[in-house]
Amino acid sequence: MTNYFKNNIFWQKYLVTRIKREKKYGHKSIVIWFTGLSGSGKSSIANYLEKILFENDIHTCLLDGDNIRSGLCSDLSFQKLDREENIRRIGEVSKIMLEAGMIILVSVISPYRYQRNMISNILGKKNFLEIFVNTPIDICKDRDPKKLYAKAHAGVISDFTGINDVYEIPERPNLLLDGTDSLKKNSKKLIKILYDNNIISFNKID
Ligand SMILES: Nc1ncnc2c1ncn2[C@@H]1O[C@H](COP(=O)(O)OS(=O)(=O)O)[C@@H](OP(=O)(O)O)[C@H]1O
Ligand SMILES: Nc1ncnc2c1ncn2[C@@H]1O[C@H](COP(=O)(O)OP(=O)(O)O)[C@@H](O)[C@H]1O
Repeated sequence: MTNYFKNNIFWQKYLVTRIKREKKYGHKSIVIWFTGLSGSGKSSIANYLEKILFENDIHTCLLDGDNIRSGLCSDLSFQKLDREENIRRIGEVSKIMLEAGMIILVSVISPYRYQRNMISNILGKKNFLEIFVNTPIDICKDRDPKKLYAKAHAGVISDFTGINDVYEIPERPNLLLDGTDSLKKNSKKLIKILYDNNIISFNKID
């Protein structure tokens, strides 16, 4: 708040509030933040879950690292401080979408614990579910759909997460998913956690 006043900027209240939107949409808003190695299955799970939510009339938006880095964050590298800025921007966009009453699915490596804590601070702990997609790196390397692990091993890519850059495992995620389980099994767990947190009112998928 102090920063706003320091820069002569004043927060403007909106007439259409998050609470009004949630009431109209029939569900709460929240950010579901998928973290994990490249190739762990973040995008696949997020996409599968979003389709289920969408088909059940939930207002959703999916922010995927590759896509965000093609536009909003195309100026950023994979060095630590640029990853921080990437995460900060995605956090701020998510915060805007929370006010728009949506369920936001974010699929980004977000390898640093302090950066994930920053998200929790931007959004507020109760607005954020940290989902750790836990897949052994050897399986990620075998999958390697974009041939990025091969490039990192060949020395073509530097700062590659898990090879020549860190991935700090979440200590207390809201949910740990086994990234080798089926998309359906993992989505069921996610639907359950949304239901248990009173975000959505259904707890079944076909
Ligand atoms: N050096 C390096 N390290 C990790 N990933 C790399 C790198 N270079 C390119 N890519 C591709 O970028 C995707 C990860 O972007 P993110 O925005 O999710 O990364 S981060 O959260 O800022 O760490 C990542 O997507 P996923 O494979 O879906 O995780 C890669 O496609
Ligand atoms: N549960 C799974 N079982 C087998 N393969 C999977 C599974 N989840 C994802 N994959 C495959 O692994 C690769 C990486 O998945 P992706 O969702 O793109 O991971 P990430 O977004 O974490 O980089 C893709 O080729 C995808 O089809």
